[in-house]
Amino acid sequence: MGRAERPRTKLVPVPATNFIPERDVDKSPILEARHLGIDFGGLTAVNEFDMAIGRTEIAGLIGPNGAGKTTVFNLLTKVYQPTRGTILLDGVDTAGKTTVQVNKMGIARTFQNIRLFNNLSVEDNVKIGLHNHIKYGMWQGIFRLPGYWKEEKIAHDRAMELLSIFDMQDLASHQAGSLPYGAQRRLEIVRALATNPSLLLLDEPAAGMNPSETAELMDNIVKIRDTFQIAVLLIEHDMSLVMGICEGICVLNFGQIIAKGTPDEIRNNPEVIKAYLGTKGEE
Ligand SMILES: Nc1ncnc2c1ncn2[C@@H]1O[C@H](COP(=O)(O)OP(=O)(O)OP(=O)(O)O)[C@@H](O)[C@H]1O
Repeated sequence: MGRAERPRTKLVPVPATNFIPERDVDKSPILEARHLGIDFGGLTAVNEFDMAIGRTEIAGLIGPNGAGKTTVFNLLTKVYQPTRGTILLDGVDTAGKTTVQVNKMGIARTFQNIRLFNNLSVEDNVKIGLHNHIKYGMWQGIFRLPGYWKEEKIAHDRAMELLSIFDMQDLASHQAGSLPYGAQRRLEIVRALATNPSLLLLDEPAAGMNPSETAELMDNIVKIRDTFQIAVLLIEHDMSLVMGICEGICVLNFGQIIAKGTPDEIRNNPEVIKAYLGTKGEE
């Protein structure tokens, strides 16, 4: 379907500006998506997606099931190449880049369905995230030359430091697949952080967590942002988490942005209530 013919969702007036927090306004955004869109055959899954994220912002992407949220993550991380539009990461156009390349450029993500190496230890899962930064060569690795041991020690120390964010150092030698569900979700975040991102994408980080685990997760997301001075964009259906820690929220419905705003603005937006919050409520 051509662009002019595409049925358009009636848009409520949304502020033209994005919601860069006060402390980030004098710096360029870490991410800018402009007119981003993707079609799957005849289906326009995402259209005219515009968003800017401040360098230390915690931003939320919400919307009903099938609204296009995960597709946006897949576009940002180049699982899909966009049909239209531009993505700038720290001002650099990511057109034509691969998932691995955009990860090296600074985007890391977790998945809706946990994707760990279940048979490897917790520590090794984190080290996989670190591998971009390990500098020993193939021969040093094969013959266990001094350079290998030095880099291994650095990787071990860094893995333990990252695990300590979630107080998981004591689990380092456990098999990842044997961890309780909540701990596996936390490990995924640690592994994403190990790639040294400037923007962390979290796809439903609180899914399957009980209220006390979710409350702890909220504290930890804020702690991660404060410690690493990075931006976080999260998809979440748990409104207590979204409204509790997100500074800017973007609402998608049928692939289109229907509102952007602060938690208060989103909570009180009639279009959002009709499309989403009215049915989901303040969970
Ligand atoms: N690879 C694909 N091929 C065809 N259609 C797709 C593909 N990926 C996503 N879609 C479609 O795009 C739309 C948006 O899906 P998406 O998974 O992004 O929604 P979502 O907002 O993340 O939903 P949920 O909250 O249920 O996870 C859906 O209609 C989905 O079926």
